[in-house]
Amino acid sequence: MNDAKRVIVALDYPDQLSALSMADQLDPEKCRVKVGKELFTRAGPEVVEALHKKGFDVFLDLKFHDIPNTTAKAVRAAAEMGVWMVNVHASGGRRMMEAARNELDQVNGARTFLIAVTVLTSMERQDLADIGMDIEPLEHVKRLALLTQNSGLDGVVCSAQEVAPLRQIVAPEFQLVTPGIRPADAEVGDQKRIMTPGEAIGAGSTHLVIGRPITRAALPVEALQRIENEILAAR
Ligand SMILES: O=C(O)c1cc(=O)[nH]c(=O)n1[C@@H]1O[C@H](COP(=O)(O)O)[C@@H](O)[C@H]1O
Repeated sequence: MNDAKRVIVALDYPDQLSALSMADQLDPEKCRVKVGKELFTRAGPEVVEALHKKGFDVFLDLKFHDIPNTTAKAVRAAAEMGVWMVNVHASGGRRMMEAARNELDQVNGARTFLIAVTVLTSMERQDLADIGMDIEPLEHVKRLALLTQNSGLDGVVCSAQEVAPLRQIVAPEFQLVTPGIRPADAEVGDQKRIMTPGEAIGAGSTHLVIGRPITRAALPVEALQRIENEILAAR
């Protein structure tokens, strides 16, 4: 994997101004950015457009999970905005993912990556049991990753802990995008299935999604630089 931009900074802010002032401290040649539910619900497509104008690749993380037609049309809207990556929940099932794939393929000139969330990195075995699933997260992640690949998508979101076992069963070009990244000295917060940046790269993660360890750091740019150094050392 020779993509130099392995870090995707999660711009989880309550308003466009805060997100853009963080983005202004970042170099679009060195990292990508993610717009998620909080920021998009408040700021809408305008913030995506502003980030594109600044030269950033944008991962629009709205985790669509709905009936096939609704999800497909939402994915089309994202692709027409020109985002670099968009995601759905794999648990929406094969027909939902295939409909999204087909719709995306009809968007003229769209080069948007379409990936699916497997098991949220904030969940552990007990959380799956609570929703009626008596299964280890890893086993469910494997099942959903294969379903995602067979539905024609470009990759999955999973924890870096699952990357090594997944690499043995998916195609080499299948993207494994991993949130739940925590440098050794960072606060864990609500994440459960975590790994350090160096471990995640060593395991074969395609991209690392990192929010609070950068955005809540006293010196975000320095925090990102330390993470980039750790990644370089692990490659
Ligand atoms: O799809 C995602 O990006 C995602 C999936 C997942 O399983 N876990 C997860 O944390 N995320 C997102 O990744 C980011 C992680 O942020 P931090 O925990 O602050 O590093 C958040 O914006 C989450 O919405």
